[in-house]
Amino acid sequence: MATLPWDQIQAAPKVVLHDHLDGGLRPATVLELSNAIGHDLPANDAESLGQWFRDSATSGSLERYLETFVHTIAVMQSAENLTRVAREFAEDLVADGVVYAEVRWAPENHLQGGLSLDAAIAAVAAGFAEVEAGGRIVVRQLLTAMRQFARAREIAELAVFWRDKGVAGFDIAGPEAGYPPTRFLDAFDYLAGENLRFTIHAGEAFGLPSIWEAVHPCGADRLGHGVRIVDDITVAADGSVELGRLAAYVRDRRIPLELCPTSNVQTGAVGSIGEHPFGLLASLGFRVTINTDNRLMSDTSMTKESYLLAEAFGYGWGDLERFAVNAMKSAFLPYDERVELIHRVKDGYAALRG
Ligand SMILES: O=c1[nH]cnc2c1ncn2[C@@H]1O[C@H](CO)[C@@H](O)[C@H]1O
Ligand SMILES: [Zn+2]
Repeated sequence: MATLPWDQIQAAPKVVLHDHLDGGLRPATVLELSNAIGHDLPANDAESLGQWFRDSATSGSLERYLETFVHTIAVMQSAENLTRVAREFAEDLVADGVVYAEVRWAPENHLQGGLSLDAAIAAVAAGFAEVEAGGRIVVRQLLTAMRQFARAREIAELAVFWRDKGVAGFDIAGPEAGYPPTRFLDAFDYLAGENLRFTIHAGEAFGLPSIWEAVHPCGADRLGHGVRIVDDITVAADGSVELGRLAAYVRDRRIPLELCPTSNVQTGAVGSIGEHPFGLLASLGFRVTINTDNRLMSDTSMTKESYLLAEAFGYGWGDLERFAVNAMKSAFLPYDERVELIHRVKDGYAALRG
């Protein structure tokens, strides 16, 4: 079967649940804002800078991948810059055909210029609201706490305070090995008490124990990546498949997997797109979703991730529609708003099929 055409994939309504604000700046904006504040960059023109991010992030290690974020976080320390970055981020999503996005970022990384946590969140909300007013996209924030620091409870409280005002949930991110999510049980218990949903980066750089902790003691509603759940799946030589108890639990509970193919190849979690467990997990009926993780570091977009997966696994419109509907079903948006967007997605694919 021929691969779906790029421009039609771009036009198709797409949903992204895992996309970092500080991982999706335009190279030209990083340059301009760095020049204005005197921050030194490893390259002096937009093209070389974009290339530097991509090359540096392709390190085979999550820790080294994360080092590149110093240059984006450096220019996101004022309300004005945060609003601009958020606005451009949402504009780029619209151009990419995204109709619903949950955008995560860690407010605690944006206080070096004297902003309060609240002021930083308000600045991002303002940028998204400007683009949402155009009526082509719905964008919500997920507030992330960094696993190597100790502010998760405070950030969780902010997520609850800002719910219904642009924030839809909570996340933890950062280096996975050595920082188990159970360090933040008080934050997760608090969120459960407040009935606010959350996702946890787990099963990316570390395997099954990390996923088990995220799902059980922590109670994550979704898994950020979760790709290593394949470690609990055995495919025999004759093609028969056996699921371990944890993999079966994740599938039975319909726990959404926020899969980010290109990012996984860069950090060494997966060898290549063709070898990505996305294909196996999708065929076994896991609730898989397509995500970008960091569009700048991975030089990617929802169109590109979808195109690459379609090329690798022979997906057609019905598959891409299913992945988008999976994502919309898994969104931390209230049910009625979610249903409306599911209809919008389905209508979009119906129109594409003609
Ligand atoms: O794939 C990832 N795994 C773990 N942490 C990540 C990933 N991508 C980005 N961040 C971390 O999340 C912070 C807030 O957006 C970023 O600053 C980065 O450190
Ligand atoms: Zn991520």
